[in-house]
Amino acid sequence: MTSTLITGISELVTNDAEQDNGLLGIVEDAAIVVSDNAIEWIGLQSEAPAADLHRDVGGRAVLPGFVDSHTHLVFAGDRSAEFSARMTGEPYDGGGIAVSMAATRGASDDELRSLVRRRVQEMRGQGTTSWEIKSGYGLDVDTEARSLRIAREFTSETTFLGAHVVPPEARKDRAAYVELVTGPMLEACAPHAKWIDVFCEPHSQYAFTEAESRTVLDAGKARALEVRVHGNQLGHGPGVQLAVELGAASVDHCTFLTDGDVDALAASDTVATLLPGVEFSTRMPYPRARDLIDAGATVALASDCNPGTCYSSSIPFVIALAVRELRMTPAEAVWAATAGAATSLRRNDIGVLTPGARADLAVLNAPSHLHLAYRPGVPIAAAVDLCAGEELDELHLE
Ligand SMILES: N=CN[C@@H](CCC(=O)O)C(=O)O
Ligand SMILES: [Zn+2]
Repeated sequence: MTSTLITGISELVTNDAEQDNGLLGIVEDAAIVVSDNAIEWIGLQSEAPAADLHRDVGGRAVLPGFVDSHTHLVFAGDRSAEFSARMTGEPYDGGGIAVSMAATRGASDDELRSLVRRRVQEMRGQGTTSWEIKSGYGLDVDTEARSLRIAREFTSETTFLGAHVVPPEARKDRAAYVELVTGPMLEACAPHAKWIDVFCEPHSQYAFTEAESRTVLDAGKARALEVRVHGNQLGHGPGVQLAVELGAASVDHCTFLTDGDVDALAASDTVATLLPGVEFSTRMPYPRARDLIDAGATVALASDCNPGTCYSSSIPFVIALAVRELRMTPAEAVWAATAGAATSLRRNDIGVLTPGARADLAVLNAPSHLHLAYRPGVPIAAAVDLCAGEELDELHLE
């Protein structure tokens, strides 16, 4: 097996508590040895062992590749006009999901596949190496199942979101739609999914009530799917408490939290996944990240890349928002977009750079992680497969 020694790392973010060097477990002037796509050795460059191959990153920072634990990449169509209307005051209510649904139902497998491929390439170009992908723009048995089959070609972290909204043709009989989701749709989708999710939101007439959400999530659990929840996005609601009660790995959005919600998250293993690109693109208030962190909750950051509330796949942008608007420190934001997001997917082989972990690397065109928030809008991060000979300059890194 060929081993590769990587040197010239001005700052290595390991997220390794054992490094005893702050939240990010930073090693300066570091080197790593990678073999068979796993980290074999980490330490000071001056102490690096020999290896078969050698790459030098020229004084750049290296981080665990970003883990984007919340995306909706399988969709067709365009909703830029909806975004534009929102910027002049139209509120977001989830109604536009039906527009994406119609376009997605009308797209062929190959069209959807190439849309997802393009979005995945876009994410890698900004430093993301792992991603979750949800269904949720099919909302019929066939399109939900093929959305998940296509998503599976790109990730093992696939999420069945048949309960995204009630589609227009089912609005006269919501109960029948919940039966479809928990019956034939779940049957067709479960083989292609690790997770089940629901848009639990009493403030949208299109989304699901607490009782409906519970029915959907219980059915998913009975099919051995693990639980995640879209909760508390548009107003205070039951999503967070339901997620905690059902032992969800993550409750995502958390835009409107009561003190009781913060306490419940802090006392649980449910990760609070914050998606500040959504607040940016919907003109909503930013979530209470400081209160969550100070209370001891585990916080993750993700993009929520989707055509309605945030058509951005950029984790560096999310990190900059988290620092500027959520008042997270740069270290907290980087941790949340790597180790925190990995925790929300119940994974310990990604989001960290420790011996045995996957060698998924993000390289910055900068000497430290601080530049992610310091240089917003600048393409300074990329996922680089150094062992496969990928060049830094091909990925817009000088
Ligand atoms: N809120 C629910 N679902 C997506 C948005 C879907 C859409 O509007 O297309 C979200 O996570 O924000
Ligand atoms: Zn979402």
